[in-house]
Amino acid sequence: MTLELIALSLTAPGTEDPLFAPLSLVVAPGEVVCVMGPSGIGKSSLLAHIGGHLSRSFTVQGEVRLDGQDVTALPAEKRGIGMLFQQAHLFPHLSVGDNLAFGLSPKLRGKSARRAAVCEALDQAGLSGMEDRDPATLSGGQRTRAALMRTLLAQPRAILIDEPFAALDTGLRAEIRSFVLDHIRARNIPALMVSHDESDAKAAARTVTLRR
Ligand SMILES: Nc1ncnc2c1ncn2[C@@H]1O[C@H](COP(=O)(O)OP(=O)(O)OP(=O)(O)O)[C@@H](O)[C@H]1O
Repeated sequence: MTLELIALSLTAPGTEDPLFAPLSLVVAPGEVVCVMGPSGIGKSSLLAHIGGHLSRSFTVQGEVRLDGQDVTALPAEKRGIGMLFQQAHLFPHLSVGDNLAFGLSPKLRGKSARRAAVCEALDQAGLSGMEDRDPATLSGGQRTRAALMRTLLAQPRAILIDEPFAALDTGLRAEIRSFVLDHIRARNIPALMVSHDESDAKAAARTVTLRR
């Protein structure tokens, strides 16, 4: 799987100039590219556009391709792009296990097969036996690992990461970051990771900096 951006630029509503100079980038399978740049340059808007969630009031130029297919016209749910955000966005009304099951492809049928997939993912995340827990009772690191597993269970074609480690303290941050990046690399998924943190940039394969 390859994620490709071709001369991509975004212009915010009510403004004339694009947020950043046109961006062209090929993210190889299993490669994690860090996206940096000053506040307000458009990093979150870039991820929102790639994921298919950007407000339609933005003006967009250029293409987003997944494995050579232009996905710009596809709705978010048909793109197969996974997201991992700082708030870790586990649904508060679902148990940890049901949160992970939510990520599972509908193609995986049968209650026991789905339960087995969830248990295996919890195991890999070091969360065995926690399927009935309320997400609010997990630590920050546990929540991030659970959110990653939910994202991976959906078998995404690419993953977009927006500051998911920012709330973790330094030691834990490195540990959780390695956990997340190792899983993404092992599955050959291309990923873009927005961060302000130099240690995140060092952990990535390379960094692109958005400029005006
Ligand atoms: N829905 C929207 N409508 C209008 N303008 C928007 C909208 N969303 C973002 N913007 C503007 O687009 C610009 C880029 O915002 P964005 O959040 O993408 O920047 P960023 O690089 O992620 O910033 P930060 O590092 O502070 O998170 C900002 O000027 C912002 O005000």
